[in-house]
Order: sequence, then C-alpha cells, then structure tokens
Amino acid sequence: MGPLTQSIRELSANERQWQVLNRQGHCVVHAPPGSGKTKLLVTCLAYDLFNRIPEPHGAACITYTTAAAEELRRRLASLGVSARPSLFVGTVHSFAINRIIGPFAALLGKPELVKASIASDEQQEEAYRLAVGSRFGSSCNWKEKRKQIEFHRRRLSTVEEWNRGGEGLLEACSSYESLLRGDGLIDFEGAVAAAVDLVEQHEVVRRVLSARYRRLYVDEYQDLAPGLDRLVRALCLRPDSDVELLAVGDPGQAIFSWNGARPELISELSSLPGVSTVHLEHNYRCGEEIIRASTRVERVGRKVTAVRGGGEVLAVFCPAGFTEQCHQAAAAVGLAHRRGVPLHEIAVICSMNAQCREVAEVLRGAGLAVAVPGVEYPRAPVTLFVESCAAWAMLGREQSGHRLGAIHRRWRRLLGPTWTRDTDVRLTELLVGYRDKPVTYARRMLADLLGMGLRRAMARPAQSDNANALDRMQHAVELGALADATVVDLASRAMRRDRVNVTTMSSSKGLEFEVVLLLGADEGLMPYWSSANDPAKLEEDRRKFYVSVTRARSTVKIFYSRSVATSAGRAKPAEPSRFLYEIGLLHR
Ligand SMILES: Nc1ncnc2c1ncn2[C@@H]1O[C@H](COP(=O)(O)OP(=O)(O)OP(=O)(O)O)[C@@H](O)[C@H]1O
Repeated sequence: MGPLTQSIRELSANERQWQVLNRQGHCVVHAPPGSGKTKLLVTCLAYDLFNRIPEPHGAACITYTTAAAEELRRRLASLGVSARPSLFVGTVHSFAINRIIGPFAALLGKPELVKASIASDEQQEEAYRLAVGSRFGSSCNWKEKRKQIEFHRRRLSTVEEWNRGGEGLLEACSSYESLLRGDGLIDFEGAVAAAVDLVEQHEVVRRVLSARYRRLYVDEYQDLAPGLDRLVRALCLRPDSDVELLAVGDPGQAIFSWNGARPELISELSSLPGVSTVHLEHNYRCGEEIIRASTRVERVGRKVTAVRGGGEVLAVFCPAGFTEQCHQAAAAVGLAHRRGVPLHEIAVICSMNAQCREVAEVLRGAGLAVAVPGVEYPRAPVTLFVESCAAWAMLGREQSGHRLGAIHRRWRRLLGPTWTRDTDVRLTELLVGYRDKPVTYARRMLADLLGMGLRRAMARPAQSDNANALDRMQHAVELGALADATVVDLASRAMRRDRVNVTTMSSSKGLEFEVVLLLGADEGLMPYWSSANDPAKLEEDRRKFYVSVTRARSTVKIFYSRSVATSAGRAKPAEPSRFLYEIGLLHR
C-alpha cells in the first residue's frame, strides 16, 4: 500500500477527519494538539491534487514559519506529491512576494514594487532608528517603538487603531516606510500589505490567482496576522473569486498575538456563511495522563479524548538554580536514552534562547549530541538547503527522505538568474563525491557550495535574508559552536536524528517527542515578569506552556528552582511557576 493510501485509510477510521477529506466547499478545522491537523491538511492536499485538481491548475498551501513550511513540503513529498508550477507551499511572505507582487506588480503599473529588494535586518534597523529618532527624539527607546510599529503594521491597523496605540506612531511608520522606499527596499510586512492591496483592489488579480490555485490550504490559522486573513477572504469568499478553502488551527495554541496575530480570526472565519466547521477531539500523540494534566491548564474548555493510555507528568525541584536544572536534564536524557528512547525523541525546552545555549553546553559537556535549530544559525531556505544536501549526500534518498529533484529545484530557486543546467550536474557530482571521502568537515562542504555559485547568488538584493542566515551558518561552522562538525553531523541536523533537540517554547510548536524536559518553571520566566500584570500576555504564556507540555507522547518532566537569575547573573528568589499548581503538580 502506498503512503497516501495508508494515510487516507488512517483518516477513514476517524469520522471527523474523514468528513474533512470528503468535504464540499470551504471548511475550517478546529483541533487540539496531536489531533492530526497537519496530517489531515497534507493528506487532503495530496488527495485533492491527485483527484480533484487537474493540471495545469494547482493549489496554494500557506503556513507561518519557514520551518513549518519545510515540514509541510517534507510530508507532501513523502506522500508522493511532486512539484508543479501551480503548486505553492510556503510562508505567507513568500506567497505575497513570489506569487502576487512578482507576477502582478508590473502588470498593474507599480514599478516601485517590481524593483524593490527585501531589506536586510541591518537596513531595517537603521531605518527604524532614524524614523523613530526623528519623531520621538534620540533619547527614545527606539526598539520598544519599533515593536509597537511592527505590531500595527502586521495587524494592518486602521488609522484609529494606530492613534489608539500612541501619538506619533503612524508618522514614524510612514517615515520608516519612505526611508526604505527611497533606498528601493521593502520589508516582509510591507510586502504582505502591498499584496493584500493588489488582491483586494484588482479583480484581474483575483481571477488569475483563482484559476491558478483552485484550492487554498492554511495551517496554523490562529498564528497568522490579518494580512493572510484578508487574502483568504478576497480569494475565497468574494463572488468574483472561487478558490476553495481548507483552514486548520487551534486558538488554544495561539502564541503569536504579541507579534500582531489575531487568534480570534479562525472563529470569525468559521461563523461565515458557506463555511463548514469541524472540531477534532482525538489526541493521537499524548498519553492519557499528559492530556489530563495539560487540560487543567488550557482555557479553551473543549473535549479531548486520549487514543493512547499511560503517560507521566512530573516536577523536578533543583534548589541550586538553573545550572542545576541543566545538569538534572542531562541526567534525565541519559536515563531515557538508556531505557531505549532515541536521542532525537527527547526535547529540552526553555523559554529563552540564552537558556537553550546554556543547557546545550551542559548536554554537550555530558557527551550528548545536541541539535539547537535556529539558535546557531537561522532556519532559512538556504540553510535548510545546505542541510538537505548533506543529508542526501551522506544518507541517500531512502534513509534521508530528501530527494535529489527537490534539492535541484531549491538550488535553482536560490541561484535565480545565475542558474544553468551545468550547475545541477556540478552540484550532483559534488554531493556524490562526499560519500567516498572518509571525513569531510561541514565548513569544507559550505565552502564548496559557496564557490559553486551560492555566494554570488546571495549578493542579489532579493536574497538578503538568506544571505544573513548563510553568514551566520558560515560563522558557526568556521569559528563557532559547529567548528568541528562534519557533513555527517549536518546531515543528522537535517534529519534531527541521534541528537537531543534543544528548543524554545515557541519553536517547539508543531513538533512531537517521546520525552519532553521543560526547564525554567519559575515565576518571572514562566510566565515572564512582564506578563504577570497583563492578562493577554499571561494567557499567551499559559498557551506556550500548554503547547510545550503537549509535545510529549509519554513523559513530561518540568524543572523549577524557586529562584531565577537576574540580568547580573545573581539568583533571585521566586515562586514556582503558577502553571505547576494549575497542572496539579504542586499544591498550595
Ligand atoms: N487518523 C489517525 N490515525 C492514526 N494516527 C494519526 C491519525 N491522525 C493523526 N495521527 C497521528 O497523530 C500525531 C499528531 O498528528 P499531527 O502532527 O498532524 O497533529 P497536529 O494536530 O498538527 O498537532 P499539533 O497541533 O500539536 O502540532 C502524528 O503522529 C500523526 O501521525
């Protein structure tokens, strides 16, 4: 039986998933953790492409982060879906830039958009500093103002909302955008806003997109800012555009409202005429006890039924502080591993990147292999490409799940106009060559790829984000934490095999592990100091805790110290996290 048939057969055993596979018209799926949202979305897309969307038509599948998009592509490939020009799988930014602005801006007489390059982090920082300084004076905390401005830009706020946000904010935003425009630049927020405008204002854009992408699939709807919601409404819910929508999400896992997301949009979407709603309730991932404990923390109040029995949730007190938590976590990893749990089935989750680095150091010191995705270098298309090259080269297609065809397509996208067929041949020869060499360092492989045209391609302005990620990867493999890493190490990062995953609570979203070790469960970190008096932020921290706990299949250990480290590094007494009481592990 092929993998798609197998997946469809599994869905058929669940009445509600089956209903979604056979839906007619727009459908919104609300579903708790582990209930198969992603599996359902990907299986529906694969099934529809084979059975309901004849070529040359296609579909668009949109999610929030590059890592989530990568996971969707991987799962689609494993179901036998191959690329077609009218199939888009990626982030909302990428859809806005490559599938809306790229094809339509010139046609509609917007030369400034056609020529604009994506601003690098440094260029954005410089423009924000200048714009905020000129409106609020140089003594103003420009980073704080930048956060506020970005929030409103992602929200596509109205003038009233901007004004409610604070005096002068909208002016500073206009001057930021005009500084970028003056330099021929645009940022992701600007690109999404421009794309929304093109789709909403121009019937021709809606008609062409509707013909090309017959169906639209959206993952993690609760985390997407209004920009995507506006695109969805314009493409799916207006009389002159008839793209069929399948959206999945969970307001109980919304953790990006601080960033402009509006989790209530998925419920609003559900209530629209012509949109059917399905609530999933079986959790296939977590043992029964984990579901019972986590349900005490979340506030959505829905029914979740366990498919698996067992599961354990424990608290571990480490009175000597966070460093002791790291050592205890290393011991817990060792114990689980000795009991037969592979290292990649163990996650150590912290609230901040700095803690991830600290615990990663301790784990490495204990002789454990560690993956800290996104901390040593960002997960961008180019760094994921390098990892997948290593995986294919060292492990082959069957074992790695990475296909040469997909690697070539990414290579072609990255090289852009500098790509030639010959570069595909050279890339293949290079990768095949590593298999015969005894040990090749990751820095050598990166140097080879850079020399084969990657460096030159990164000089294009549109690649500035990739270029930045690649610089950080280069630094990590030449001088940083990965200086001794080999191509095999890079391969296992792509596979996430045989190494403990260290990740932040936010980045743990969408992942699943046998064992989860959650560190830093003290007031001040969980929830954050700044959330304690802000009900909305407190709820978001609670949801992050809920997301982290529900990553585990069988064991969750939560570490606390009754103290937190100050910025000066001193231990300050703190209460255990209130979530430890709510989940039922501590009692007052
Ligand atoms: N009908 C099914 N039969 C068997 N297993 C299933 C079924 N549906 C989902 N699963 C399994 O449940 C697990 C969770 O699925 P998936 O990752 O798609 O859930 P999710 O809802 O996206 O989770 P989360 O929101 O927590 O990230 C996976 O291991 C998946 O294979």
